[in-house]
Amino acid sequence: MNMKAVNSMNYEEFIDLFGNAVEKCPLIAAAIWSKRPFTTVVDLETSIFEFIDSLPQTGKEGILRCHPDLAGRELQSGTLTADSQQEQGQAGLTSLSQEEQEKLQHQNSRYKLKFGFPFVICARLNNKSKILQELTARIQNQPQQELHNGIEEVKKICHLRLQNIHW
Ligand SMILES: NC(=O)NC1=NC(=O)NC1=O
Repeated sequence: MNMKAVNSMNYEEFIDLFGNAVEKCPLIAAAIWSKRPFTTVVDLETSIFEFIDSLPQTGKEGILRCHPDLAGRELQSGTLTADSQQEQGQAGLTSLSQEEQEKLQHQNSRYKLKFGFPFVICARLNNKSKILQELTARIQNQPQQELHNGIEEVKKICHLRLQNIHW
């Protein structure tokens, strides 16, 4: 990534490029623009992670709530962001059997009912069976544990999205 070019961006250009590094949370890119100049993309990523970690619990829950369900209504209606579409597609979530679809939707609903935010996992590092396995296991956790797990998965998603941005 050409950090000289990134550091010379105005905030509109910066948000255009990094606004979806965390799914549907352009506020984060808008906020960390103030931290420029960044020496490397890892430095930029660290600023994003520090911003996330500094949020109160409600802020972290809010980030999770901005994530579309895996194989959920956005995928069915074709309204996923390009990033999510690619991630969910490569995990095999666009080619589920009727039974797999129903199982995932049922577990997702149970998870959301229990925690008040969606199950979030880095789809690029998983496949459909691992995702269902993780969802079934993690639904047993306590809320604080799942808030932590979800945010850690958001960071993995963000890391891979930043690696994919060629600038
Ligand atoms: N609920 C989710 O985990 N959503 C997602 N994970 C990804 O890696 N991409 C998504 O859209």
